[in-house]
Amino acid sequence: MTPKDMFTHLGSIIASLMFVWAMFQQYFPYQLRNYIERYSQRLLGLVYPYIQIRFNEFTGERLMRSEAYSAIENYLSSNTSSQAKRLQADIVKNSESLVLSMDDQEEVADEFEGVKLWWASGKNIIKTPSLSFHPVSDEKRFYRLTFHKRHRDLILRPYLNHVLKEGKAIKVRNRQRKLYTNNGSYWSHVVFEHPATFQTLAMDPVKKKEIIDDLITFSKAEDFYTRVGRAWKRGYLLYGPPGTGKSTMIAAMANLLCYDLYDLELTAVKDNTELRKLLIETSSKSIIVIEDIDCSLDLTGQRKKKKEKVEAEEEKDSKPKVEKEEKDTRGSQVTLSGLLNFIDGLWSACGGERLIVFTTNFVEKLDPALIRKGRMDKHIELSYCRFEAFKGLAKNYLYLESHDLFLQIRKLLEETDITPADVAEHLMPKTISGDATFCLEGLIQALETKKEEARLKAEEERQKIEQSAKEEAKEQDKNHD
Ligand SMILES: Nc1ncnc2c1ncn2[C@@H]1O[C@H](COP(=O)(O)OP(=O)(O)OP(=O)(O)O)[C@@H](O)[C@H]1O
Ligand SMILES: [Mg+2]
Repeated sequence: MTPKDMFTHLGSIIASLMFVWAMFQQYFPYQLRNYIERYSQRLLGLVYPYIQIRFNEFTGERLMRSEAYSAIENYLSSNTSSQAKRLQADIVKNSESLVLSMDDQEEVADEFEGVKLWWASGKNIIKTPSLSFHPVSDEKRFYRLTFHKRHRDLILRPYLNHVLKEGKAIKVRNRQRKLYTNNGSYWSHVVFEHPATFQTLAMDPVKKKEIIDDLITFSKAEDFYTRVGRAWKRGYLLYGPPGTGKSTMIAAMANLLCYDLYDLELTAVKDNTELRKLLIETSSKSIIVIEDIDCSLDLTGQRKKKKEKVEAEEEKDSKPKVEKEEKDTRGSQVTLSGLLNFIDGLWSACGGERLIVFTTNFVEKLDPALIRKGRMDKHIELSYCRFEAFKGLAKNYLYLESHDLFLQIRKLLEETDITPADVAEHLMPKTISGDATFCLEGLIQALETKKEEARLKAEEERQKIEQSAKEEAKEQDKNHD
């Protein structure tokens, strides 16, 4: 029997004596009763050196579920469920994972900075009289924490803070995340279940690690942001050609940090007031995304005519950007200064822990005010697939670490621009057996075709320049004559 058990027994003996005493107390005069009660409590305090704190599941007049109770529940389910012999099981995250927590009337031990303490779960059943045949019973659950009184300072502040913080973090990890989209000035959401992760994202490993470190540092930097007096937010600008993984990276960011996603379609927002309303409604631990910022907002203050812009792009790049045409810019009066106000303004401090991500295919077209440091803290270029990124894709798609054809592919990737999306398409299994060599040969063929196309295009350009130089010389000769 541990000293704590011994004292607990002693405590229950004294409590029983007090109960017997209470039975008879009505026969004693009030003053004497008070006197005896006070001294019996003191006596109990002398022989029972443990402190107990009770955390009820429901608190307040309106009986709201206590935040502390649910944080403790999460903390105990992950930290002590291996000790408890009787467990309760529950399913979270859309039937994906099973969470175990200790059953009623169980006790588990925990340790903090070398100090041992005990958590017990319990419930009181209160029977309420009812007219129906079955009496209505109300279960009031609670957790009771017991620790030695000499550790009072350690447990009351650092330990309980640790439990609450850890419990809330576990809750965030277990919750089902959401993808919000705005329909005018309202958000609607679906369950966010994108499988992209940083492991599956093909890019230079050094650059990838730098981004992951930056995100994790941000998510743990609440104290830093409070100390330096800044709103706890960070802006990312992702830029690069279509199909280089900008949207995929946003999904990977949300999965890494367990954040919700708010995909803000600026062209559907009527004006700055509506934009403010939408942004105030976003919750903390979220990523607010504005895709194709150059298309959503005209930087001179007027809305761009999307179709014209897309046509101009198609001329430049033979690949049509069909999805961009779907956006409708009619009727929106959101301005650049309106947007900047929301990024910098007071709202951005509400709730905290928010990432703001802009994506664009044309970084050079953006107003410098929009992307200056402090607004967009980190600029990330996602570019064409080089060999390091290809290796990531080959490992992911074909389970290949090396292959005889890698050398040839390496050389071609150095000479030819191809997007990771195109490479990934070639690495998709084309036969039931998923023959890797077949996929790699297909990729080589595509790379060679692209290389030849680029050579012909360059040749055409060169001829055009020569032609116009010749014409210019002719013109000059004519003028001289
Ligand atoms: N770096 C990458 N790693 C792994 N897969 C990628 C990568 N880039 C693109 N892909 C694949 O290509 C598809 C298109 O990529 P994604 O939508 O992320 O491109 P994007 O840069 O957002 O393009 P856009 O500018 O047109 O919006 C994705 O579904 C993904 O499977
Ligand atoms: Mg995209």
